[in-house]
Amino acid sequence: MNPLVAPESQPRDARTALSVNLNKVALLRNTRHLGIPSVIRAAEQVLNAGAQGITVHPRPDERHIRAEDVHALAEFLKAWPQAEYNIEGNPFHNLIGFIEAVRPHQATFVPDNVEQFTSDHGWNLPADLERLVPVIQQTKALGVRVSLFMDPIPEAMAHAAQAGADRVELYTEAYARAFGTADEDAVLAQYVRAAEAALAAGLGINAGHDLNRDNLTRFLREVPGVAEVSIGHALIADALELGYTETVRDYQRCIQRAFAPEAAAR
Ligand SMILES: CC(=O)[C@@H](O)[C@H](O)COP(=O)(O)O
Ligand SMILES: NCC(=O)COP(=O)(O)O
Repeated sequence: MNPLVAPESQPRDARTALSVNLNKVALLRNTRHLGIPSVIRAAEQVLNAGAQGITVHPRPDERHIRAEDVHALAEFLKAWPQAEYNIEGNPFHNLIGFIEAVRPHQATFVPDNVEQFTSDHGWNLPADLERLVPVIQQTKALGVRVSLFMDPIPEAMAHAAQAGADRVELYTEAYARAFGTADEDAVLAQYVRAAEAALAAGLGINAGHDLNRDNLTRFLREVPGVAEVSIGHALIADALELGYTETVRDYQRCIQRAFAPEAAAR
């Protein structure tokens, strides 16, 4: 699947794109002044291994991805025209400056506060609708697709479409926490309902947060129409053990298994 193709034109059973979030590579690098591990080298390796895109979340405190990384990745990705560049952040803090300067394929708007430990909630719609409309219009006018980070609330999806978003990113921590517990089926059903509502509203669907090699396949098998998953923390942790190449291939097998069980069994 080409992640640059508009989600609405993708068939429901199209393979989900894997965007690798490199925040945690930068986090480790930032503990010394040696430039290792290299975010660019990581991007090169995960793309060579078959990832379809790169995600970064340049937080205002630069705890991991720094402004210079956002620009260096944009330069590097010019040599990878099929790869999608996804930049996450709060459009009312520092995100829009990056979007204007870099014009990635996708901007994911996340309602984090400045010192947030990690993302832990989606936009509150319709309450946030009015203030989101101008920044969505501004971003789309730059030719950048807009995705809104959302809790799996079916009723909110029509409001995301009304705000002008192209996609929603379903915030998957609740599913990841429930995975392997008695709550798994019920929580997953909530994501299915949210995805159905998003599709009915004409939105594309992304998903992310705490997805991993254990929970990914079932999520993609059950939740309809997921165009892209962005995965960082668990994938980079796996890569410390397996290396980037084997790790990305394994995540791709998890995705493949969701769509073609017999092929992934080989
Ligand atoms: C938007 C989102 O889902 C986050 O997962 C985020 O990109 C992770 O941020 P940290 O790496 O700073 O925890
Ligand atoms: N948008 C989610 C993301 O980019 C990565 O989240 P995580 O895998 O680091 O939890």
